[in-house]
Amino acid sequence: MKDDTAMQDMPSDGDVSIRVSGVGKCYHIYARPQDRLLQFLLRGRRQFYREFWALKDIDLTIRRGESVALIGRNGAGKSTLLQVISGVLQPTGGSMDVRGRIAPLLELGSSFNPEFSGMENIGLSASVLGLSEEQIAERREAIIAFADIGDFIHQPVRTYSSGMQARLAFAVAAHVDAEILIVDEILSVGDIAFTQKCTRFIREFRERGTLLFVSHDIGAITALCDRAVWLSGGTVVADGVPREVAHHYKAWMAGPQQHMTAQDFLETLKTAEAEATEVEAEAEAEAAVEAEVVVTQGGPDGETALVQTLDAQVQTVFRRDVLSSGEGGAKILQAWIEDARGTPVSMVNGGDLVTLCIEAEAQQTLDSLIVGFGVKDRLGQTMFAWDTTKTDLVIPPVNVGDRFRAGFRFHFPYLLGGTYTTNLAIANGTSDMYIQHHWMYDALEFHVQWSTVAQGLFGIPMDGVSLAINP
Ligand SMILES: Nc1ncnc2c1ncn2[C@@H]1O[C@H](COP(=O)(O)OP(=O)(O)OP(=O)(O)O)[C@@H](O)[C@H]1O
Repeated sequence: MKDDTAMQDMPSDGDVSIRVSGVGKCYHIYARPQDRLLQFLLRGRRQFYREFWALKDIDLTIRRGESVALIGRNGAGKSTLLQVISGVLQPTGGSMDVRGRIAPLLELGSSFNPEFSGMENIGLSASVLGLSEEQIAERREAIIAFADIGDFIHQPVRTYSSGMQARLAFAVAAHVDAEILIVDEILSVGDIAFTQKCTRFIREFRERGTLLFVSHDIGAITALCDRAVWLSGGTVVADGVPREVAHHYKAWMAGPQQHMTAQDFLETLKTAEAEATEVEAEAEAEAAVEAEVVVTQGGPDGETALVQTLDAQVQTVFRRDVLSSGEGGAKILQAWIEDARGTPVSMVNGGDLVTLCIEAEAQQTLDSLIVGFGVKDRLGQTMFAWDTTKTDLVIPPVNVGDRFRAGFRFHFPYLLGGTYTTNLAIANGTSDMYIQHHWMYDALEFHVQWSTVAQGLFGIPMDGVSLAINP
């Protein structure tokens, strides 16, 4: 994974925004507070600490204008790397080359003096980030308006909620003409109005600057970034297209695979994917031969021809060779969307009554089967998702070799016209605790043909519009 497209063609020197070479960060961990003192007093004649490497030999080159997400579980080293790049932390080894003015939005409050008011902190922070006195004076009102925290702007920052601190920090960062914006999870602390304001700013910023972004929100990562870097145990384990890296990361996090290191998991996954592609190719070749036999036997009568056309449509939208993961207790065989008459379709319209069908085979006994799906737009944002735990359906246990078909019948929402993909999942357990047995990423693709949606992500099932003049 490390040799992914994003890594293959190294940018020329002029294109580089951030270059991190062989960077490591070692912390000294003292078992008891007095050990720190002993270490100081004995000046290295004996070691009272153990070393902990939060970052190990990190190489990372980010181009000017790239938007890069850092993902990884708690403690993976994401914040440490951002702090090193921002110059807040000194690395233990390696070198860094950062070109351009950085606006770092790191740990909350770290850039503010808690005893000073918001207003005073605006001046301090903006000046640390490189603005002159005149520029600060010119932009102060805009910063206050962006932060939008009312009279609190005159109160000491120690009285602020975490959301208020985030608002103020973001407001300053948005007004310092940064060329590199570094954002560490700040979007998760604000309310929805703030998050939307920041997201709007980040989207605009992406057009002109370099973005380095840490978030546990995979939706935000796929929507805002064009590259994702997965850190685990202080090293880079994957670097590439956000939805692929995020998928592998989620597969590792979701299952019992967490006992494996991320590196071992990725190796195993890559081998399994290669084998699956071979097996699927063989199966498809066999299916093609069988289909030919049907054509010769059935002859060119209308009914056979219709069935073939529909099969062809279904096959074009269900992809077997997609990324998949899981414990292997079930295998998804086919998925399709039917119209109200039970006819498979590859195009849907907002408001249509449709059934999304998933057919699978149990490869071990599953006593609490769950079948689910999630529909995503072309940016990888989940539009809607559902699974069998969200109904009163009582599902009996399935045994090895049982085939089962789940049908989710619903009025299709009003979405923008275009292509949508669907993740499919078979699990065993409850909605809170389950084991994924087969999870296929973007396996079902279909088109929304007609849409009344002119603005926004989705439309509404408008029941009627009235207008009265001088009522
Ligand atoms: N000052 C410190 N002294 C000792 N260990 C530290 C220190 N700061 C961080 N660490 C350790 O370094 C590792 C990396 O921490 P870091 O905060 O970079 O992780 P992270 O990926 O940002 O995690 P999270 O998602 O929880 O924010 C963790 O194991 C953490 O305990």
